[in-house]
Amino acid sequence: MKFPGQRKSKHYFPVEARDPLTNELNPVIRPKNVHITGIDQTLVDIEAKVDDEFIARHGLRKGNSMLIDDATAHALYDELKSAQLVSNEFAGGTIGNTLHNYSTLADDRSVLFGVMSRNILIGSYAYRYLCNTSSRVDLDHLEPVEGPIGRCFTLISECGERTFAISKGAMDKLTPEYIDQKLVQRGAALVLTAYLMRAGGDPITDAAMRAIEYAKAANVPVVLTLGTRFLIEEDPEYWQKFIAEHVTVLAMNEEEAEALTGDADILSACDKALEWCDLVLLTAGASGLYMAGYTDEEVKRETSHTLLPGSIPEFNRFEFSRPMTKSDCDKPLKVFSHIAPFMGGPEKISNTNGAGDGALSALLHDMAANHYHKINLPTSSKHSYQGLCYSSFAQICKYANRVSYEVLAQHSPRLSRGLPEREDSLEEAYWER
Ligand SMILES: Nc1ncnc2c1ncn2[C@@H]1O[C@H](COP(=O)(O)OP(=O)(O)O)[C@@H](O)[C@H]1O
Ligand SMILES: Nc1nc2c(ncn2[C@@H]2O[C@H](COP(=O)(O)O)[C@@H](O)[C@H]2O)c(=O)[nH]1
Repeated sequence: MKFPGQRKSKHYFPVEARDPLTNELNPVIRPKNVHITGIDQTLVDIEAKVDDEFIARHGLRKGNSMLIDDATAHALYDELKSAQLVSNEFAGGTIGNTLHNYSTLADDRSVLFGVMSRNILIGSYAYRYLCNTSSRVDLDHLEPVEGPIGRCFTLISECGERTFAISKGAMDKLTPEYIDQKLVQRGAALVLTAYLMRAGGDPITDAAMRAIEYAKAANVPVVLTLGTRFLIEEDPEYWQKFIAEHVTVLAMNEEEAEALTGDADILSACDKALEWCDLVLLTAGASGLYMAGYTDEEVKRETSHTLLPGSIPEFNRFEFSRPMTKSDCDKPLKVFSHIAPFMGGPEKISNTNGAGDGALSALLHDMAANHYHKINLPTSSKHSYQGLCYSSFAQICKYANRVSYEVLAQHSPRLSRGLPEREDSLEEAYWER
């Protein structure tokens, strides 16, 4: 487990590099490992730049992620190939991307539950998926299926907007029997996407519900990312109830937040969402990102940054606090934090695909680092209260933002490497440019 960001070394991270004086008193420890688990529809992104007429002609809705039938998929693929419009083909899937990026950042294990074609030909999409996934992502628990994995036609309009057309293949065929209870319950978090709930009777929805049941029984945080506003606005009440019943951490962008809460103001949307879950990560494109959550009155910490205006005045006052679940607080206090894009965003944005997933993987890294530290150094003062994360709201915002920047600056939604080793201070990197 790599350290998720720079910190004074008071709490000794990595845990095996402790104070040389007390090392004499304590036996050498072999750190216990941690992992996170996630469920996804295994699919490959087929990326192409198209005009709006193309999107309309194939019956798609700009900005949405829609399921398409085989005939539409054939027509789409043939036209993209014959006009040589396909620019890239990458392993995709919102949770596949998130786990890959988590494992790349943390240099540690994540476990993906999903399906994989039983027979794989070299060069096929299944083959490509496996080749483009970090070796730190444990794929041993994928369920073998007959037929191909999914394809996600990622159509990029001139304005940069992305439209996803999903040809399902066998991506939704994951059965609950393939969810390993021990792995879920020993994990630092279980990560899911709202897309898993639109499988139209295929078993992946039940598999997700089984995993949620296991996670909740063992107090493992359930992390949900919303995917697309179109899915949420079909039935916001369903999602509000779903989140209230099952979700600890909610990740969404500003459009999904509005669809969920009916509130276009980001801070009030976060405030509402905190009635249903414990922690919110909200990415807002060029406006940067927000976090909102709870801390206990007893352990709140005031920021040294400028206090920010908004619909909740001076909303970032306690952003130096560490996130906690509401039920772990004696006197819960709502905390909000915001950060503008790292260095104003890259000079050239190659592709916005996966920028939100990137931010979520940074948050997951921080949560897993907390779990890792806790199981290895339970008596550390860090764990005198139950934190959900290792770092403060402000620090996680900084880290998540930095990771999104890295995704924006490259072509694929999946990081090809971790953050630069020497960049131990995010601020230094910021000012050096
Ligand atoms: N145009 C942009 N300029 C600068 N930073 C951006 C831009 N678009 C996205 N980002 C960064 O990437 C993060 C995630 O992007 P966003 O587009 O909100 O995610 P999503 O893919 O979930 O819609 C933002 O919080 C911000 O840090
Ligand atoms: N599991 C699914 N993933 C999907 C679906 N539609 C799109 N996607 C993936 O989302 C990412 C882009 O994420 P974003 O945070 O930038 O919006 C991309 O790689 C797609 O593969 C879906 O129905 N299911």
